[in-house]
Amino acid sequence: MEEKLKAEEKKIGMTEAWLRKHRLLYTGATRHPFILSIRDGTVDIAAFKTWLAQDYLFVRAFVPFAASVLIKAYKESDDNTDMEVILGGVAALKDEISWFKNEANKWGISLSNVVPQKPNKNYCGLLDSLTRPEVEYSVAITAFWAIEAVYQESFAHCLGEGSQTPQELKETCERWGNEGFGQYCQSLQNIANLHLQKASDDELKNAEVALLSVLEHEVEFWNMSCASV
Ligand SMILES: Cc1ncc(CO)c(N)n1
Repeated sequence: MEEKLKAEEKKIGMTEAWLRKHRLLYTGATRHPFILSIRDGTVDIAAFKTWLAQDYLFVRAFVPFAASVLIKAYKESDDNTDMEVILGGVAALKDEISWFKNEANKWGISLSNVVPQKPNKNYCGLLDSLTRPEVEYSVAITAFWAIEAVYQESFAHCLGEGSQTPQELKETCERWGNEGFGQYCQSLQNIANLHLQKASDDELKNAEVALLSVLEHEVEFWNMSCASV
């Protein structure tokens, strides 16, 4: 595939080549007005609460998808560090779910009554479709990396220099914006690149489509959080 050659010429991974190609969409997902409003301190707390409650449901749906990637890593990767990186991610989700419950409690949100909104349902539908055994490992790991990377880039931006993120939201931003999570995302990206290097043209096409779908759903997810206000 032509793009693969281009990526090789520039000595960059396939994922980086795609992010460059789809820069506007990637920026849309990682510099969304909702994120910018957290960073500049003007965030509407009602929007934040909507995001929190909806994301709790999303993370629950993310668990079986993550487990499916773990299964694929075990079966399809000859490098067993792949599986360990993903296992770390899966294990961290237990703590993440507890964190959501605790955080919701702090904000006076009852999670048992939360109903998934349309964009959330759509995104969980994408996760479900990517969980199927027929989905190649390279495609699933690309989506997995992209989902984590969008949150990492978004929330790290809220903590960067000159940010005016309200104190009560800093812990949330730290959750995905911290250095360790950044390294974890880098590991996922490396794994994705290695497998994309060996992928067929068909697989590459599917992986690029999966990446685009993730980015589009991320934008819709942020839009949903803002629209509720
Ligand atoms: C919508 C969404 N995307 C990505 C993540 C990162 O896990 C999340 N928690 N929620």
